[in-house]
Amino acid sequence: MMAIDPISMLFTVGILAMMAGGALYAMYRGLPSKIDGLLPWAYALLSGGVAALLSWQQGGVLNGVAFVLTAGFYMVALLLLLYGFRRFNNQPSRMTFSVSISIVGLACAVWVGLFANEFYLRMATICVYSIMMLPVLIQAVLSGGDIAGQRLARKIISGLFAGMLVLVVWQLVMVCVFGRALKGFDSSSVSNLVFMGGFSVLVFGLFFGLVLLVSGRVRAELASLAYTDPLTTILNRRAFMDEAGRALTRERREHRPSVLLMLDLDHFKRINDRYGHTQGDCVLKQFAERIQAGLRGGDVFARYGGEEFLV
Ligand SMILES: Nc1nc2c(ncn2[C@@H]2O[C@H](COP(=O)(O)OP(=O)(O)OP(=O)(O)O)[C@@H](O)[C@H]2O)c(=O)[nH]1
Repeated sequence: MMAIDPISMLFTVGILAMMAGGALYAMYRGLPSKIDGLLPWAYALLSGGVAALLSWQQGGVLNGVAFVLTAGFYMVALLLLLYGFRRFNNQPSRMTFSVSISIVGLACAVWVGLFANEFYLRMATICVYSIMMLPVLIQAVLSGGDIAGQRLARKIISGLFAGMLVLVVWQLVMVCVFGRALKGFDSSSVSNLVFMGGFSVLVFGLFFGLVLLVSGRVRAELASLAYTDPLTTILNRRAFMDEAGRALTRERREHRPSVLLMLDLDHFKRINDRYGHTQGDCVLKQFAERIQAGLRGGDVFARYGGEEFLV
């Protein structure tokens, strides 16, 4: 039977994370509306990749300085992921709690790395830190709201973080039970294999989930660009025509007549000529707001073009 070695998995995780980070960076550069959060996520995956490759290069049993560096890159990766979700969700990016536990976590990593030459203590430091950070990440993923087109992605990502939480809790239990007997990522240990395998799935799944999330946002932005009038933010002519088509079909089916109202601002040209186009724009915006405020829920209101509106 072919043996799967956890150390080779570390290599796979590292390369996967670096490639995923590069792909997210390319997406960020290529998107016309640079989506908030995409850049921190790209750096997060690159940072996580560096952490995994560093521990692979050291054979999984890191020396003191390498451990501190690995822990640092790993912590930066989780912080950047969190920061990315806050930005993507348009939430305040204050992260006092997460930054505080990361500073304490890094201080512990420095102490354990430089003064305690024990594998199980290093593993415990990473596990405890992850156990504190992962619920914060899950909360950030789910707090983005139940927006259509993003639900599945949010479920996938939070499910993956929850799975990772289970893995680190399990690993911490192993560390507590076996303690000093643990000397590294032993390839014969099923627990280590599950742990590393879980991380590989997580990196791949996380990338997939983030791409889904971003494409949901891009789709929504494109639809809004295609169907919204940029000045008044009400529907544009194209959106109105689509709506009118649907209303006519409904009308024929239900034998209930619809009413079409065309509104034109008389002598609007004079406003532009006398007060300038900027003031003319304000009049159009005010007009749209006032009409909108007086409409019923099911009414469709759109700018037909220039100073002509349709209800
Ligand atoms: N400020 C501003 N002006 C616009 C915009 N779109 C169209 N206009 C102006 O609206 C004016 C429309 O002119 P007309 O079609 O002659 O309309 P009017 O002056 O209201 O004349 P009547 O409709 O015949 O009463 C033109 O001066 C356009 O430049 C816009 O987005 N902003």
